[in-house]
Amino acid sequence: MKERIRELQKLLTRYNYEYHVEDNPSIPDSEYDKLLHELIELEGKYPEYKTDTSPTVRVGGEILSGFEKVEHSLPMLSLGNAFNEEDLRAFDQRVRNNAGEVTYMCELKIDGLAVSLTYEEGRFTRGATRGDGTVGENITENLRTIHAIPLTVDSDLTFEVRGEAYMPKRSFINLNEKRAEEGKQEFQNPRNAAAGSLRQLDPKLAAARNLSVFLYSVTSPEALDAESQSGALDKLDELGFKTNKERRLMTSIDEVIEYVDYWTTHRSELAYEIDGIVIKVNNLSTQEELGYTVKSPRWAIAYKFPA
Ligand SMILES: COc1nc2nc(N)nc(N)c2nc1C
Repeated sequence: MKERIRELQKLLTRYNYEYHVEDNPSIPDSEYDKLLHELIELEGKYPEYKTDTSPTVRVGGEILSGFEKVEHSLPMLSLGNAFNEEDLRAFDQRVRNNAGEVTYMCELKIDGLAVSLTYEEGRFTRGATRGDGTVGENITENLRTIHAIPLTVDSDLTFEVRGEAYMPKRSFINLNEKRAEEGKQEFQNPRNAAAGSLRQLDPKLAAARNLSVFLYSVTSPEALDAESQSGALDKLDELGFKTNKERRLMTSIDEVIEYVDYWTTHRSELAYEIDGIVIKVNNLSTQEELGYTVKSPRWAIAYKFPA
């Protein structure tokens, strides 16, 4: 019986990755649900074989009485903003005055909730909100229910990844339709819906909200021996994390402005909401050279779309 449980745990973990990270399932949902219910039943009968990395934890565990405060290993920074082409050119000028010619990594700025995920010897052990940047809330149980977050990764390293949890537009529309039917107040936008979902004390409610995540940084890139932001993101892909595929490397601010203009007009085609574009110096040692102001990196800027 233990073999069957282990086999189901492995199978469902792979199917989950194919569906929620690769967006390319190899089996129909009905087959996935059948296997999941078999595993829930077997783990119920043989609890000694249920682990906290089993695919069944995605359905949510017991209700919490509150969220404990947790201190971030490194502060979760905020980004300086740019609102127009002039701001972007000024950012580029400052960077090149200090670091010479650079390559930029451009990434979509997902309109969700910043989260930090800690992996110890390859297991997801803690998840937290950004909070005030230094202290956040421990929302591990709710984050476990997000299928795009791997519960284990193929690495015995200990590291922390950061990204944005969000609610896809489709899930947002369905949720508000349901709330309207139930006479409940609808959410203003997917960001509020995602934030409200992750602040639920009952993980079963969070599990029902179809949240997802895009990861965009690892606190110790050297742990993954990455030398650039693009290298770090490729490493995250290899480890089974979900990253955003619209990222592009640019060698000039003119290209960056083109990319910003493109998404200003095409963001409605995306399955999720974005509120801007993040531009980062790609090379990690150049990032260190440029350093930080009191609260933001000098090597990155967030272009915000006009409201
Ligand atoms: C390096 O720091 C950051 N990088 C980011 N990257 C993307 N794509 N989106 C963000 N919201 C973001 N936020 C921060 C603080």
